[in-house]
Amino acid sequence: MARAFLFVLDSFGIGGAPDALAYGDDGSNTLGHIAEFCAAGAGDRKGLRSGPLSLPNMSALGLLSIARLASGRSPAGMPVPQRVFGLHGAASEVSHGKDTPSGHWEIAGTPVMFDWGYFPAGEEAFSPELVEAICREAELPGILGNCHASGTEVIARFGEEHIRTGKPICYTSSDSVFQIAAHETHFGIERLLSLCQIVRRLVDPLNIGRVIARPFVGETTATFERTGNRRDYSVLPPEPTLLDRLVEAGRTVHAVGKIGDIFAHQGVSRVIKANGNMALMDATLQVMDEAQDGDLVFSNFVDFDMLYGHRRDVPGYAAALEAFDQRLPEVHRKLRPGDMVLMTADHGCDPTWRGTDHTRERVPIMAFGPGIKSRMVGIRNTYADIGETIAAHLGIPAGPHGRSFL
Ligand SMILES: O=P(O)(O)O[C@H]1O[C@H](CO)[C@@H](O)[C@H]1O
Ligand SMILES: [Mn+2]
Ligand SMILES: [Mn+2]
Repeated sequence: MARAFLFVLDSFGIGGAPDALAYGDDGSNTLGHIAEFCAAGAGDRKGLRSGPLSLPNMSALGLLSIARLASGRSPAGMPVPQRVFGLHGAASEVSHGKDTPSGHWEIAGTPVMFDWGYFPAGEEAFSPELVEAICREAELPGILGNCHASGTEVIARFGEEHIRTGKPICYTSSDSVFQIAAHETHFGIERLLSLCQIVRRLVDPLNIGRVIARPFVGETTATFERTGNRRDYSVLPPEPTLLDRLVEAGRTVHAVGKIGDIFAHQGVSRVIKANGNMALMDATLQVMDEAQDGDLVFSNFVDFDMLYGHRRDVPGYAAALEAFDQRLPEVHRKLRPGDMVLMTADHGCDPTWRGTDHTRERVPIMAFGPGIKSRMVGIRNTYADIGETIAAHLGIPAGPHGRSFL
């Protein structure tokens, strides 16, 4: 029997989404712009990396051809490999949101065809009624922030006042999120998690996708730092996903990183947490030894998005891609007959784009394994084709959305 390994490189878009204009993202291209900046010397950072973007393993898996197919442009400065291995293509998203849950659920065969609730970008993001209810139920003296913000900037701005007053920092983005930053010890991590659960219940009627705890440490603006204890409280996916279907069929779903939280723990047999892409890769490699025939290992590599895409950090994103690419031979060495590794992304987050939000883009599909033939599968109309491909590979019945490309 077969095993499947699904890796989401969070936010690794390749441009070309047909509906990008409607999101204000026409021309955004995470891979394309990183490559362009690196080729022009604008991806250099002393002690970190320099020169053109170098992804030899992903290039050998077809990344450059699918980037050209998806966006009409070849990534600048990246040498074209002599031969391409594995199955490769690109996919457009049909879900309305360019957020992480929409992307992951659609990858797992369940597009999100309703509109999430969003908080307005004006003066106050959260209504006085909602703030009043939160303060009453959680016994808080008030909240700080109450705006659209980048998480690191909002902590720099309000962190010291938060420590002084005990008021949590509440903010949102163009995603359907209510985020709460609070100090791990001054406010307390358990108290932050209970607060998130209260807020989760209060924003349910507003159709908000996630309430997210963003704990941080440090004593001053200059030293504040977010920790790995982030916790997402998501609503349930609208229909059973590939994960539910696998568990129903008696299979084990190993969720590495934030996959468990993203799926609200539905269809997740086992959660393996790790902090940072390299630790997530180490954890994934270990689970590759443990997974049984018929299992799915589903890993999310969050640094691309959280540390570099949202922070609009081109050298950081480039270095993270290069470090990830260097680990792929280790993945390859773990493979057994019948295994398939499939790499993709959930949305874009172009580090050269305006603002700090995600960008609507197509995503890459790169699959390899001992029995996987080299083939171009073109541009798929929905990420759900990825989930259906994994369903077909693992031998469970097809779902209602998407088509396997095997
Ligand atoms: O700026 P930070 O706090 O990283 O927030 C980002 O993380 C959120 C959830 O992934 C996104 O909606 C985006 O706003
Ligand atoms: Mn994401
Ligand atoms: Mn993000």
